[in-house]
Amino acid sequence: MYISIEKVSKAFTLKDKSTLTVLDKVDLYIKEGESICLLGPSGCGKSTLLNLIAGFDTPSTGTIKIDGDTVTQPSIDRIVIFQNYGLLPWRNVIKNVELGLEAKKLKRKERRRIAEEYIKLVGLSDYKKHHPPQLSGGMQQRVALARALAVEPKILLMDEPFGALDAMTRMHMQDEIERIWQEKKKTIIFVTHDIEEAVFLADRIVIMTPSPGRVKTIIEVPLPRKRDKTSLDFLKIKDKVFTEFNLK
Ligand SMILES: Nc1ncnc2c1ncn2[C@@H]1O[C@H](COP(=O)(O)OP(=O)(O)OP(=O)(O)O)[C@@H](O)[C@H]1O
Repeated sequence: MYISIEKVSKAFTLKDKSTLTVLDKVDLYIKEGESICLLGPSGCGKSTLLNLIAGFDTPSTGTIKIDGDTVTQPSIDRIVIFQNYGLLPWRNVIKNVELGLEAKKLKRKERRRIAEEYIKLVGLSDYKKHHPPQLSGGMQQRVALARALAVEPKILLMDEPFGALDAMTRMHMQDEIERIWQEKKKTIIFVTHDIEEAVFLADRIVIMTPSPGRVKTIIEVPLPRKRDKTSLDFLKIKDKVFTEFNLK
């Protein structure tokens, strides 16, 4: 399996020296190129699990392996996109996208060429000289996406990437992710609270429960893409997820 999460538990020691178990023996196996959504109530450990996969932190027990190698630190093969974009306001769009490429030690011209290619992919060629504060939230998220994709990661980890966007922009970004995922075939793991977003984007939806965080169930979404949010099959799966989500 491409990503193997085996019996992963994570506990934090709190200020009063007590222990908070956030993840409890989580098992999850992900195929290369799959789109996986982590869905669950606030505090069930979704971000914690994403951080462990990213290598920002290590499990208390259990292991996470990617392509056979245990994850012990962050890697340029796994890029995380956050809700707050993480752009540098004093750099224009093209310089923000080039940022990730600077670690790759490419020649300036090559860096520029790749950055332009990905800015085009996210539809922002006309804005490449703009600075983040001059752009809407949706556009800033596109810049963050271009920057992440430009380094050609194998895995894209997204922590509620559209959480701060209004409903219309959010829908456009979902379409964008869908289109880019089809074109680039990345392995994507994303966290959301939005059931419709999960059914629209995921091959499989991992429903988690809190206290401590566990995988409750995994729901397959075998619908052809691009998915029609108003189709009966779509609504049936949405309903199934909704029911699972609410059952204790
Ligand atoms: N470094 C830390 N130290 C102590 N507790 C932590 C730490 N990181 C996370 N937690 C706790 O772990 C629990 C799970 O947090 P996490 O952010 O993973 O949940 P989540 O499912 O992503 O929540 P949300 O949907 O609200 O973002 C929370 O109770 C949180 O307070």
